[in-house]
Amino acid sequence: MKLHNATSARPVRPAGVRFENATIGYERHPAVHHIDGRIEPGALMAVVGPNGAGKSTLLKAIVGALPPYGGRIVLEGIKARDVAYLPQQAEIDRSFPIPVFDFVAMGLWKSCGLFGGFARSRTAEVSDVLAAVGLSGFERRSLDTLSGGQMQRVLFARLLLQDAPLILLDEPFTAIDSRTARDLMDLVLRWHGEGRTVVAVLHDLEMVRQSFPESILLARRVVAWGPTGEVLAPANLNDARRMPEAWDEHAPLCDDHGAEPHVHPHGNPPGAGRPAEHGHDHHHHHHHDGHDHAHGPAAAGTVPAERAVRVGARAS
Ligand SMILES: Nc1ncnc2c1ncn2[C@@H]1O[C@H](COP(=O)(O)OP(=O)(O)OP(=O)(O)O)[C@@H](O)[C@H]1O
Repeated sequence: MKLHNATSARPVRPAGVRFENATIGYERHPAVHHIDGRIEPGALMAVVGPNGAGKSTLLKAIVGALPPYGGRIVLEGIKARDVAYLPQQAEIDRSFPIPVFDFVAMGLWKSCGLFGGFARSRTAEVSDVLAAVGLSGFERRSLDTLSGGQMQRVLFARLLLQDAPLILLDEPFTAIDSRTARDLMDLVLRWHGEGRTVVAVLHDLEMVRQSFPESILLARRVVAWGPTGEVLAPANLNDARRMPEAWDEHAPLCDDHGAEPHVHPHGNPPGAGRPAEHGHDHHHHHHHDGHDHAHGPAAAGTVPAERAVRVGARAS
């Protein structure tokens, strides 16, 4: 795939993300809690874990759409507006009858103002990125007439134009045929080669093993964080799939970042693995056996992850 993106000739700003005991959730119910770790500038990072683990939530928090109500998430070297974000397909309204060209050009609004003074050179750029994703000639097509795979290509074209130093992708290859997935993965690798930081939520562990040097394994908390080979070890995957999947309406509010003492449920530093156990993949749920094995001393016994936040004394 050929890419004529004038902007990529410039060096890319190094963009990192640091999590300091960050807890993220909805209406003060924690979805993922006490995240510590750093995404290094230039990292190609996969975020994996069972359904409901908090992967999308993590990305939304990095973009700033969901401020952590405990701890901090620090963008290193960039501002929130320098982050490009591809939401899950289900969250994108494709029914809007807007021409592909206009939709892709919206990726440029930062540099030219929304709908204001769209220079001829930029018009060529839109055509170039459409060509780069294999959609030459689609400029006038209406967004609502595209297939799912074509829509995903259009979204990648828009990301190309955004020229962002940090790119977040939420399940970019789900419901995409293998050829399109390969083409789009090539773009991801190209971004990585240019020094951009790429973080992608993925369910295909084979693809993660093949192409993503680093991973974060989530199960409402960080199970493991570091080199993919270590993170996806069977013991870690087994640990992650024990996550209680049901959203517990009655889980206590996670307000332990204030005056109350708090525990540090995953007392291991980023990259640390788990003790050996058996396990295969992370795609089976409802395996919660009443024990929350992974937590620190305060969470021992039969305390589910959500509650562990509130019980006991500070563990660290
Ligand atoms: N807007 C919301 N309001 C309340 N709870 C939410 C909201 N969005 C997500 N959640 C809950 O937060 C938890 C984490 O959801 P999230 O979408 O981050 O999971 P995920 O790991 O991306 O899952 P999947 O693989 O199914 O996409 C889930 O229990 C989910 O039900």
